[in-house]
Amino acid sequence: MLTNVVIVGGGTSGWMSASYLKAAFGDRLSVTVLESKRIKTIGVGEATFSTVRHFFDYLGLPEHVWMPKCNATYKLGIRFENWHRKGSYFYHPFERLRVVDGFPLTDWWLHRKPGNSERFDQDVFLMSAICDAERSPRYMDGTLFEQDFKEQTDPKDRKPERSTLTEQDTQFPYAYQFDASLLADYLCAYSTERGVRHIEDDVVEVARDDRGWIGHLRTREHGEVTADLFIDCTGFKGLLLNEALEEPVISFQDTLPNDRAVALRVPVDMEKRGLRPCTTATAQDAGWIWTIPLFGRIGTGYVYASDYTTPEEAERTLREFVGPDAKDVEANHIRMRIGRSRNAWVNNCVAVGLSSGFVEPLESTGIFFIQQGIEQLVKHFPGADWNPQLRDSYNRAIGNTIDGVREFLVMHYRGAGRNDNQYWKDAKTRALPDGLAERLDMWRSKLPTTETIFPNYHGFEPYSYHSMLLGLGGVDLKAPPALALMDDSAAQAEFKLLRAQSQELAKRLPSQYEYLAQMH
Ligand SMILES: Cc1cc2nc3c(=O)[nH]c(=O)nc-3n(C[C@H](O)[C@H](O)[C@H](O)COP(=O)(O)OP(=O)(O)OC[C@H]3O[C@@H](n4cnc5c(N)ncnc54)[C@H](O)[C@@H]3O)c2cc1C
Ligand SMILES: N[C@H](Cc1c[nH]c2cc(Cl)ccc12)C(=O)O
Repeated sequence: MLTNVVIVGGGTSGWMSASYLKAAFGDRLSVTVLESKRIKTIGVGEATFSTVRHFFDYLGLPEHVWMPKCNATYKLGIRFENWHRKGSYFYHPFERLRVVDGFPLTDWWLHRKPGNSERFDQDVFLMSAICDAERSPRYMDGTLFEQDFKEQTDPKDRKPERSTLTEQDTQFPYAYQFDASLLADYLCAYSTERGVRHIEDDVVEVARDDRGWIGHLRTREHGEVTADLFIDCTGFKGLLLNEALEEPVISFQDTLPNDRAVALRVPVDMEKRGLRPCTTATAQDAGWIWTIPLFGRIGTGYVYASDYTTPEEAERTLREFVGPDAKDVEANHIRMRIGRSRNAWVNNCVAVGLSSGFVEPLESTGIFFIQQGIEQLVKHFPGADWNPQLRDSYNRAIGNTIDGVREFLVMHYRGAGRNDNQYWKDAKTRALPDGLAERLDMWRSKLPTTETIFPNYHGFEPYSYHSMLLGLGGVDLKAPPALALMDDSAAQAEFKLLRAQSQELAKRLPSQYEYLAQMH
């Protein structure tokens, strides 16, 4: 059996990997994290999927324990502003669609909008009104608001089951937003308390043996470091996988041109400003700005294409967007490597995190990729025979997940109603990943189903495609002809019920600030 793993990198992926492997294998596996104190982590990466709760459950960490330590808040979805047209917005929530007479409410909405509404998301999702009212998804006693996800009465007593992403069968109604550096620190303490060895040093050479595998790492102050398995968490540089083992990177730049970002960490007065329970993605002239409310500050940044604007202009745009609170805050300019390693696992090296692959954070997928990478590594963990079937199956799973998310993001640009400048006009004519043109043709006639979205696991379900296609407004969508032959009174009644339920919840739930303040 393999018993010794060395992780290079102490960012979110390094410490998520270390803590998860320790939780999985206990003392039967020796885990070391080797991280440079000279080379900074990327310093961003704060919004997540709802399924990240499986990661914390696997570590036995209930939210009331880790959230206050990471200035975490709830994320009920993403609010997309100015993507259809300037001044418009809609939500992409963590909420499956109700079905009436065999058709999702989105089909019924295309057939006949209730009261000629223009906000499909308010008519088909409970979450929209809750987000608009900046409510918490939990009542002050911790009870989760009514959803199809049932929890035991007191979440503090809930026994977390150790499930993984691909076993997700219910839709949990929220995700988290947290300070990535505080999370890495928290997981570092969690890991080292459980026996993970932590070396603060630089890898100065990756030595390969005569098979071309990694023989050892040479460090600046701790000599040679050996392992059975090396995990490359060195970020975009891919020190072990891409540089030392020369595994190529497949670029997505031809379909996703945003290759830069500029980020700010802005302290805010939450009591005065409120605490919106969602991430906001605001379309701009050459990309989009993220706003992630944390407890005590916001994380914000402009993701843009260097072919359409400059770092200086992007920073100016971001500071103007944030306003006076951004004064004296230092900007973090980032070059993004958009694409993925051809294989995440080569010989005795597995890349997790940015070194494995990355697409712009429009749907908060970076940490989801890390979680998928680690979960699949445990499921495919190699034996002493290094069975290539395990490695190949792992590489297929990771490649499919990243490719599926890439396609979903390209759809955001192809489907956006905006065409008011060259950046948005080019988004309509740019190359598409294989298969997306055909799928878009299908969706124009029939909204996405499990059979017609990207065929392999990539984290998104049909309702996410519905939410984006109806919200973005740039793709002509049709209701199924069958609905013209059916009585739609049950659907109209469901619209009425949902609207009443969402307004009642928006009234009864506490504000997010009120709920989280009691945790601190
Ligand atoms: C602009 C932007 C916004 C993002 N927003 C989100 C988001 O909202 N949600 C989300 O899920 N993801 C997001 N991401 C992705 C997220 O930031 C990353 O997935 C996450 O931070 C993981 O980064 P990492 O640990 O792989 O790399 P890094 O954070 O870059 O860490 C690399 C580590 O390797 C170490 N290292 C490098 N070279 C050496 C060496 N020679 N010797 C020793 N150590 C070395 C460094 O010291 C560092 O500790 C975003 C990414 C970007 C660029
Ligand atoms: N696996 C899903 C992915 C998902 C569903 N809805 C959203 C909304 C946003 Cl903003 C990001 C991801 C998803 C989950 O996490 O529930």
